[in-house]
Amino acid sequence: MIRIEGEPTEMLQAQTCPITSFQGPYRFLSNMWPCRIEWEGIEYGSTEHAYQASKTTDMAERNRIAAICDPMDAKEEGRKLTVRSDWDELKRDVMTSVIRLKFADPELAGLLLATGDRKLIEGNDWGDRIWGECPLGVGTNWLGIILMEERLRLKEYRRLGTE
Ligand SMILES: Nc1c(N[C@@H]2O[C@H](COP(=O)(O)O)[C@@H](O)[C@H]2O)[nH]c(=O)[nH]c1=O
Repeated sequence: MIRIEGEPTEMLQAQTCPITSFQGPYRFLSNMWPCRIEWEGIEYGSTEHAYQASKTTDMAERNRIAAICDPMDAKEEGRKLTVRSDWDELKRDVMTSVIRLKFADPELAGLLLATGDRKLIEGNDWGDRIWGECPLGVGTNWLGIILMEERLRLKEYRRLGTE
C-alpha cells in the first residue's frame, strides 16, 4: 500500500485550491516517485529514469541509467548523455507515455483521481520553466498539464467502465 505523508488520501479530494508543489502528500505526482515501469523493453525505477534514458538511443546507456537506484541520480546522469538530435520534438510525448505507464498502477491512479479538479503545477526552485513553473506563474508547466490530461483520461476510463 502507498503511504502518503501528512495528509490522509480522502483529504486530497476535500480541497479545491491548486497543488503548486509536488512535495509532502503530493510527492507521488513527482517524477522522482519510485515506481516500476517497463518502457521500450527496459524496466525502470521511476518515470524520471525512463525519461532521462530516452534522451539517448544507445541501449547500453539506457541500461546504465536503469541500473541507478535514486531517480535524482538518474536525472544527473541523464543530463550527461549525448542527447539525440530529435529530443526536443520527442520529449513531451515521451513524458506523456511514461506518465501513463506510472498511473496504470491502480493505487497511484486512485491518488491522482483523488486530486479532483485541482490545478496541478510543478512549482519549483530549481529553475525548471518547461516541466514546471519557477516562480509560480512563469513556465509552461508541461508536467502539470500532462498529469491533468492523464487524470481526465483515467476519469473518463472509469466512468465508461461503470456505465
Ligand atoms: N521533480 C524534480 C525535478 N524535476 C524533473 O526533472 C526533469 C527534467 O529534466 P531535464 O529535461 O533534464 O531538465 C523532469 O522530470 C522534472 O519533473 N528536479 C529536481 O531537481 N527535483 C525534483 O523533485
